[in-house]
Order: sequence, then structure tokens, then C-alpha cells
Amino acid sequence: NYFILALCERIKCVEGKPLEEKVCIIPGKTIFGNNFDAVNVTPGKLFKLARSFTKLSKGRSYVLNFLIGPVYNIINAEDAEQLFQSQSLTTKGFMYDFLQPFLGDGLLRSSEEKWHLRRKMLTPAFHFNILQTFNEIFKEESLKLLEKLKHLQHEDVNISDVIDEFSLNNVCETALGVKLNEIDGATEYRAAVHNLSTMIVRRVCNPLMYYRIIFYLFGQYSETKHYAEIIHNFSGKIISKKRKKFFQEDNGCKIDKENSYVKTRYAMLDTLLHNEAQGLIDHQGICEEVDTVMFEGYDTTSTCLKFALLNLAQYPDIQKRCYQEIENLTAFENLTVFDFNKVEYLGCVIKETLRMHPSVPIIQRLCTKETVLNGLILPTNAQVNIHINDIMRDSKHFPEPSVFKPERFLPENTHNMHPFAFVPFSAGSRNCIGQKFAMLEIKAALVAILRAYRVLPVIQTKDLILEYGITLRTKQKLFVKFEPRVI
Ligand code: HEM
Repeated sequence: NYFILALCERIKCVEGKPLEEKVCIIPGKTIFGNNFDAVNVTPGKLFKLARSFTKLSKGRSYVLNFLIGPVYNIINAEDAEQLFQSQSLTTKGFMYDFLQPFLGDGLLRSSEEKWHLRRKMLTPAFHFNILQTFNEIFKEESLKLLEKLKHLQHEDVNISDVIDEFSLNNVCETALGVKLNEIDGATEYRAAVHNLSTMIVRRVCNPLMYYRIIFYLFGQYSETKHYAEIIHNFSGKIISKKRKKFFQEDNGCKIDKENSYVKTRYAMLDTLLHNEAQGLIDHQGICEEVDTVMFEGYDTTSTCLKFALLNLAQYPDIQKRCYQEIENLTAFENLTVFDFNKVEYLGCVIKETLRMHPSVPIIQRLCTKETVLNGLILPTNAQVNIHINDIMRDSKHFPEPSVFKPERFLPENTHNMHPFAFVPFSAGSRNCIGQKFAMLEIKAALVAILRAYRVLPVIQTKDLILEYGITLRTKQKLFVKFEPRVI
């Protein structure tokens, strides 16, 4: 039953056939299974290692054997289908434990009853009517972004410097209902999120640090605690302040009977305070959800926006077509969610960006009991890695997968697309709650930028060295130039 020297329980085939007939088993570098394959690799090497496994397996999903349990790695849409449709394989894998000091048991990490309750609670905060009020925030922040770019025209701009702030401002104002620059400690907050992410990735790269006791004794436990405290103090302070205001102004009246219609500007925190008033969530629960939404909504969106700008700079013809699509739209301040939804080709550019450079390249599930999946028997504690990155680069579904072709996503070309071939936001019950939010925010920023500037390349996308982070990262800094349009 055991893959002996890896000290790992085996995955078996339902029909009792040899496992190799169903999946590829990646041989380890040592006789101890794959236990020592990734010791002390860098995030960049880890990304490369995963791609080398994909190459070795020739498009078949594959198995790795570790001391903590076997890992079934899904790399194609056909194998992902059952998992995404499963109602039982919804518990997150061990990597998400590293986020616990930071996010607690918020929506991303929680499971079963707690997840159901919280997902139901937060869903109205992403309703179309609420997105319309968020649209006003996205437009304001996009105009502020243009103001910043005015001082950076014709220069090589490190886009992280402007885009990260844009994205964090948006999520802070939509989640908490306050402008980031009006709050003390915003700079420290941003730095703490960044440092914590870096430390989590370092932990992922060192399997010894997966064991809590080793991490406490020899890892960066105290630094993790320190940065987590900065983050919690920041959001906790705002939550307490908003709670006072919420009850003074009787904001509970903002939501009508259907729990969806809002007349005034609204924040996700209002939804949570409304539920607190009904005894459905407590202060700690609110903090968990606010931290989760801030974290999930910040880095993911800014990563996509940065890659989209790089792609637009790289392909001037595609950029020109996007510009032609938006140049005659009404004044930016008046654009509605409906207007943004009609901007079809730019939407295809964002989707193609997410296909080639998904902000979240890998997600993970845990088998809490023996589980049958794709004809395999996965033992308790087996992990399932879903390589979103590989699924969306499968030439069966995306011919010439390394070529940037937004046309793939035009409606006439998507009729026969496999339902799980394009999954940047995951799929099934644990899909991304913020996907419409993200698409709208990214579109607003790109429409504002493209109407004012031509984006020019400084670096080549083909030269980028990709790295695993909590979100996709690059070894290099990302630069483009912004040249004002002469109209
Ligand atoms: C381009 C932008 C984004 C991408 C690519 C993205 C991708 C994803 C993915 C792949 C998951 C599944 C994670 C897993 O199964 O472990 C997820 C979950 C989640 N996302 Fe996003 N996301 C984006 C933007 C956002 C935004 C803007 C928000 C909120 C404002 C958000 C909030 C969440 C939350 C709360 C979850 C957990 C949902 C649950 O488990 O019920 N995301 N996202």
C-alpha cells in the first residue's frame, strides 16, 4: 500500500490496474520518492520544475510522492472537470495553512458549514447593483492613476509602482468604504502584505518548514507574526470606526428586502456589519473576511493588469484595435457597467492575458477522506494540485498556446470551448467570488489609460522569467512607456 521509501501511501486505480496506465508517475531525484526534489529551490526554479514535470508527463496528469502524502497533479481540462464539479473535494490543501496567521479562516480558507454560511453572506456584496456603485470608485481611481502617469510620460515606468497602489486603493475603498490615503499606516500595510507574501513563498519552497514545529523553532515565525499584526491592526481599526458610524447612521436601512438594492455608495464591510447586527458573524469573523477580500482582491487584479499592459505594449496592432473600439465612447466619467461590458475586444485581451499568465497559477485541494477521482483512489490526506497554468496552455484547446491571440475569446470562437479549459478564476462552487469585480476594475483602468496614452514596450514578454508567488511573479521588474496620444 505504501510507496515504501517515500513513506507515502499509494494512489491506486479503481480497476486495480497498474497506476502507470492512468497517470504519469514522476520519478524522484533520489530513492526517497519526490521528497527531496524541491529542497531549497527558488520560486523561479520551482515554476520551472513544475513545467519540466508537465513536459515529462506529455500532457497526462501526474503523481508525486511526498512524506506528507501523495500529490495528484491535474494539468488538463478533462481531468479537472470532475474535481470542479465535486461537492466533496472542496477543502483547501496544506499550502493554504501558511495563510492562516494572515487571513484566519476567511472565505478562501474555510470549508464546509462555515464556508457555506460566509459565501452566502458575502454573495450580495458582489451583486450587479453593488458593482455599479463600485464602478464609480474604479473610475475615480483610474483618473487618479492618469494624473500620476502625467508625471511619468516618456519615461521607463516600473508599472508595479503605479498599478499596485491603484489596485489596493480600489479594494480598500470597496471592501472597507474608506480611501487608503486617508488612513494612517497605509504604507506600512502595503509593505506588510508584500513581506508576508514573500515569506510564505519562501516557506513553500522549503518542505521542512511545512511542519509547524520546525517553522516555529527555525523558520520566520516571529516575523510572520509581526507583519500579520500590522495587517490586523490596520483593518481592525477601520472596522471598529466604521461599526460606530454604521450604527449611528442606521446604515442597515441601505439594503432593501431582497438584500440587493442600494441607493448610496456601499462597502462590503456594510454587508458584514448588517449580518453582525443579526448575530450571524462576530468581530473576529468580520476581520477574517475583510482581510481575505483585501488580499484576494489586491495582488490578483494588479498582476493581471500589469501583464495586460505588457501585452498591449508588445502587440501594437492589438493595442490599436482596442483603441479603435473605445475612442468614440462617451466621456470616461459617464461610462456605466453596461458600457464597459460592451467593450468586447479589450475583454478578449484581458482573457488572453489571464490564459497565458494566470494571476493564480495553481490551486490545491485536500482529500479529507478516501476519495475516488478520475478512476483513481486517493487516500486520506492526499493533495490535489490543479495547475491552472498548464490547463490553459493545452494545445488541444488552445492551438499555438504560446501565441497571444485575443481573437480566441470572440463569441464566434468560443462556442465549442471545453467548459473547464479556461479557468483563471477556478470553477465550480469554490470559484472566485470577485471575478466580475476584477474584470470591471481592469477594464476601467485600461480604457482610461488607452484613451490617454499609447503604451510602448521596454522589455519583451518572451524574456520574462516566471516565478511562483502567492500570485504569479516575474524575476524582472516590469517596465513600459506611456506616450500621450495626440488627438
Ligand atoms: C484577476 C483577478 C482575480 C483572479 C485571477 C482570481 C482568481 C481566483 C481563484 C483562482 C480563486 C480560487 C482559489 C482556490 O480555489 O484556492 C479565487 C478565489 C477567491 N477570490 Fe479571486 N481572483 C481575482 C480577483 C478577486 C477579487 C477582485 C476579489 C475580491 C474583491 C476576489 C476574492 C476572492 C475570494 C474571496 C475567493 C475565495 C472564494 C471561495 O472560496 O468561496 N478575487 N480567486
